Amino acid sequence: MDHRSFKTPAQIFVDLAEGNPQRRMAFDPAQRRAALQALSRAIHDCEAEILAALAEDFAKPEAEIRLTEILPVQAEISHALRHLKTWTKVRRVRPTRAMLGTRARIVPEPKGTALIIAPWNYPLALSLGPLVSAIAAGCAAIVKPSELAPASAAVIAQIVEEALPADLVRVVQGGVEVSQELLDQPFDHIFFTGSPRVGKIVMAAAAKHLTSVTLELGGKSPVIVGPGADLKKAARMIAWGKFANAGQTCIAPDHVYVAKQIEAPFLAELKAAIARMYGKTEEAQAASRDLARIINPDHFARLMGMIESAQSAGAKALTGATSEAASRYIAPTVLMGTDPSMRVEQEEIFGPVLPVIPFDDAADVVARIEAGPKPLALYIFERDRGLIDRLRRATSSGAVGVNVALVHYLHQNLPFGGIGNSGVGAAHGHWGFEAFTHLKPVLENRFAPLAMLMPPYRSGRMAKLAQKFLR
Ligand SMILES: NC(=O)c1ccc[n+]([C@@H]2O[C@H](COP(=O)([O-])OP(=O)(O)OC[C@H]3O[C@@H](n4cnc5c(N)ncnc54)[C@H](O)[C@@H]3O)[C@@H](O)[C@H]2O)c1
Repeated sequence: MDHRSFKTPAQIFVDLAEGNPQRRMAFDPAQRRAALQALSRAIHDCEAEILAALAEDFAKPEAEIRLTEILPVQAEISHALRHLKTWTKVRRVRPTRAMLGTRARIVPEPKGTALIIAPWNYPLALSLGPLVSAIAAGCAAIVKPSELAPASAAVIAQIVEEALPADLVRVVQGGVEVSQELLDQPFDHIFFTGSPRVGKIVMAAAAKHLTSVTLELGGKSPVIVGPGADLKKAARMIAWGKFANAGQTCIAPDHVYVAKQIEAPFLAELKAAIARMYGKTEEAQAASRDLARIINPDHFARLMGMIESAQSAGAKALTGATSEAASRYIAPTVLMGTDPSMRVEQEEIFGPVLPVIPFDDAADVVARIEAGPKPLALYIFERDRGLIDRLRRATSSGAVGVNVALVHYLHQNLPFGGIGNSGVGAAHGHWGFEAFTHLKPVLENRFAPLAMLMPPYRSGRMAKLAQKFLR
């Protein structure tokens, strides 16, 4: 809970929302710029605290913190600063034929007071990233970081308190109960990042007030390695995408479908890539400072249960499957011989475990992907353009990466979001701005012959007019 005020989440909402009508008028683009610049400075000044907090929460490697937590937020801020003038511009639109004699414009207005609920796995990027969009749009916001990364949540609160006025942004720390109390309030927009299970709870709560939502969810993101893939490059990219953050990434490659004719050389490349990045032996990997730890004992037990149940049903570990409970370490693990009856093929893995599943016919892979919930990302490793395009067209997913994994997240000119079970709406850059913005159409009459639309209708003038315009 916010320790400056000892107020309940509901009271904090009321404070923010009550101050908001005036703020909406006063919070002009110049003030949004100043707020974004202050946020950027505070993140820069708190770098040591950020590194320490994420190391404390799950031993996240420093380089990964810089690349996947600090960089995306700073990049989001500089992108917003560069484009704010264009985004906030009132756009005039031409009258359509039936609207001759009117003047129309689209006015981007802040939705009002927003709620941002974040997960633990990229605690900084997924709370402050959406906050950048909210500020750019001119919204006041409450940020609720995850209770599962408490040191990170405390730093997020510190950064926001240092950088932003309390009547604009508040951080409310706490778990499920705090989250639910916040969800009971009539926010103007809710931006939620987390699991599809909780996404449904959020959407149901939002429905009570008809609050709009952006839902950034998860699920199983498949990889297809086609017969024409550059195996060395594919293996490195997939291993990095999977084992960065110890696999605790919403867009991590969840499992790999590999063309049978190249399965053996691909597995050899995968093993070599893991050895190259994290160490050749089990001991070297356990000592590597480039592997994060599992967030808590429950998730550690869940993942080890997945590995062990798969193994006892006949799956084999090409590498990994070793662990140390005390430090919540799980070695980079590649599983072969899994099947759809196993949990590892059914649930989002969200850990350093990679099933590799051979296929004869790409059509079977497409059928499997299409039979399941729509993934957040689909990765295709292949050089044959025709096959790449066929796979892309035959499947539906939040995003597609071709010969690449993860990094579409860093591209502010691309909308980031899911479809169906993997999410609603989009984040980043202009799309993030629009999530917190109401595009308000304003239509002014100048000399449109609108009296013709009015009764008495019998003269047939209306019908003739309609015919003319619809032609
Ligand atoms: N699409 C994306 O951008 C993205 C990014 C990161 C993570 N994710 C997904 O998030 C999930 C992992 O994160 P997580 O474990 O923190 O998710 P989660 O859904 O358990 O929790 C997310 C947030 O919701 C709150 N919460 C949890 N239960 C709640 C309830 N019953 N009512 C109200 N609020 C509740 C938590 O306090 C937390 O702040 C994975 O499924 C992952 O794929 C998606």
